[in-house]
Amino acid sequence: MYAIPFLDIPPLRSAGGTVTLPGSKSISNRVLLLAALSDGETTLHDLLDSDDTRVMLTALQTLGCQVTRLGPQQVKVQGLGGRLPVRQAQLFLGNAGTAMRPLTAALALLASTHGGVFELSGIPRMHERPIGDLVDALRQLGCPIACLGREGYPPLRVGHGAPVPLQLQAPIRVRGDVSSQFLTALLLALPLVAQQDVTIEVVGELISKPYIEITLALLARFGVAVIRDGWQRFTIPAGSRYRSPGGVHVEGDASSASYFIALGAIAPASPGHDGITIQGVGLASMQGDIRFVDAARAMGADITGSANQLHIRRGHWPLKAIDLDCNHIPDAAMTLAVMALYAQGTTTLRNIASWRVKETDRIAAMACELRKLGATVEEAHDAIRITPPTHWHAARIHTYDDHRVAMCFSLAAFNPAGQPVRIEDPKCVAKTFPDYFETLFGVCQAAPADIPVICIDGPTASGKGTLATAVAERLGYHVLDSGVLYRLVGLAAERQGIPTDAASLTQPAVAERLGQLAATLPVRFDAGRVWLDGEDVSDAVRTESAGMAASRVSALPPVRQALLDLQRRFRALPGLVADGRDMGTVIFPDAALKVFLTASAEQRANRRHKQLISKGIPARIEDLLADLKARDARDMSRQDAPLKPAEDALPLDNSAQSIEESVQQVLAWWQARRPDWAH
Ligand SMILES: Nc1ncnc2c1ncn2[C@@H]1O[C@H](COP(=O)(O)OP(=O)(O)OP(=O)(O)O)[C@@H](O)[C@H]1O
Ligand SMILES: Nc1ccn([C@@H]2O[C@H](COP(=O)(O)O)[C@@H](O)[C@H]2O)c(=O)n1
Repeated sequence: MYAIPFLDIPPLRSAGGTVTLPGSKSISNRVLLLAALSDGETTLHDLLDSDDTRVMLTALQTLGCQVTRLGPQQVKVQGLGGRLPVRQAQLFLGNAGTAMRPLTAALALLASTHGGVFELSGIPRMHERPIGDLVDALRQLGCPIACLGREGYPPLRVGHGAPVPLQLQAPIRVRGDVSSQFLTALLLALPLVAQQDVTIEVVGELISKPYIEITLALLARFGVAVIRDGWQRFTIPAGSRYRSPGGVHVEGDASSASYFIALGAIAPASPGHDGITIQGVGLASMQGDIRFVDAARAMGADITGSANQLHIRRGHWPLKAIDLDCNHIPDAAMTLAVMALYAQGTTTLRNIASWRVKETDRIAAMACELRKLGATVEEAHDAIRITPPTHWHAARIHTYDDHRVAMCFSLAAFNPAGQPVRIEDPKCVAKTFPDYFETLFGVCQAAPADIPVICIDGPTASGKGTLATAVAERLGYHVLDSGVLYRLVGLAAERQGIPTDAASLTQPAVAERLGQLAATLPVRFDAGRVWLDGEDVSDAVRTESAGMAASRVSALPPVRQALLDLQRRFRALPGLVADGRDMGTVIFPDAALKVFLTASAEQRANRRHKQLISKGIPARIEDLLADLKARDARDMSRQDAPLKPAEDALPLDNSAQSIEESVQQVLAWWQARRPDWAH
């Protein structure tokens, strides 16, 4: 996940490959609650691991439910059988509507029947999201509920300690035209008290009906068969009781699929690929957002699929504008708004009033951000009209702590003007799809020249590696420590008995062997460690003797030639910070920013000394000073790719600077070279 203030997505050109989706948020949080309320033990497979499911899991554990994590996407839940071992708890539910609503209903009923008092709260935005219709319905039943802030909004206190009688004879009336989650919450909770038939009557036109279908299907999996009369009356039969089905597999998230369906519809196929394949969700999905497929087809996407898989190719291009009632796909419809940027004509998305009370006011948010890209947007209280830009702008997309805003606007990076897109607060995708951007970059291609590279060259111990790592971390970029590759060649030579002393290296045969060795280096970089032929050599390559050997072998043209392509392959989305001696002069001559980092030899020897001593490696400053001067001299005087500043490099002497000061300087230079995001 990109836990950084912003993520710059370079212009994207094509896409192709397979993505496996994380589990559905709606299904995950429903089955977690159902498993907790059931008799027996349930193993949940392919569960979504995200902010929203984490708050649900934590809440269930706080309530005394035993949850065992079997893997990142697999948990075993020991059902409570409709009883609560804990009678008093404070639950923090973040911004997870799928946790807040059903837990409110379930705890209100359990506190009323068994006694207890529970407080449910969330982040400030959760306290702006209405829950009054559910509170009213539960109060009709006799449940004590207090709104602790504004009436009709969380935080809430349910129960007041002692049991209270529930009035279950009359139908329970609940509004269905603001959020279907209120009806879902009642449907999930009422089987806990169904000693008699319990009926719910929906007031007003029920929105988002597909989500109710998910709820009913999952209730059936857990042994409760609700009797439905159209979309107005739902009866939970007397004697209903949750029973664990043993195991449940969670489908991939159909709303998350929408970004990759749109990607397949927008992006030309990458060479060697035939569109995008999505695994984990297919045409037989129980999730309503699977009907996004119909909407995307209407816009021109070529989509085929099976029960558990979808395949998308670019079909009609440009996309076709549509006029669509999106009531049945409220979440995925946001993706249509971004697809509309690539359509011929004006797209209208109607019946989306529920957008106003989601993670943010999504109609206002989408309108504002689409306009930044150059689109013409008209807003109504329950609709949005989008006309594509005639001139695209590089835009800084504000994401409103709304995962869907962040995800759908990433697709704007395919704009024909080749403008980059900045996504602010990219970590907000953690709500449903923590690895969204990594997954996106895994199937997208950019022109190599469009993938930004920052080069940091300079003499040994000037702080290149430290600076490169810190800058890359702030920008979410990859890092190439090119010195490690030469160190690995020296180490591999030693392991294979190839001499690397100065005299041997003058022999053409030795130089050739070392070149071959470099070309076939069995190296693997994994989670910050370096592996050579299956051995973790992360510490061995950092010794001073490995540095000296590297300096000697790096002067050989066959070695340098052999490592050329390997280094260039590090240029990957979303960008790269490369440190070494010839990054700016030879490897990435087109880099957008080149820095030549220096510090006095004494200062560098001092830093290296401190570095070694702190690792418990004995060293003498005089020896280090002599070694680094020898290394500098050799690196600067060799014929092939000598150490020198590129003509367009910016000099940075950090002798008197702290690490953070150098980082800030480089970031400032970088920002100055970025587009004007002001639109
Ligand atoms: N601006 C700075 N001020 C103080 N210490 C620094 C500064 N920059 C780096 N250092 C320290 O200097 C030491 C050497 O830095 P680093 O390993 O990044 O250098 P390098 O140029 O990558 O070296 P090499 O080329 O040998 O790999 C580290 O301990 C690092 O923390
Ligand atoms: N681009 C590069 C990087 C390094 N070298 C040589 O490798 C030696 C070790 O590098 P470190 O940065 O890890 O210290 C270095 O002294 C150079 O001789 C290189 O030639 N080109």
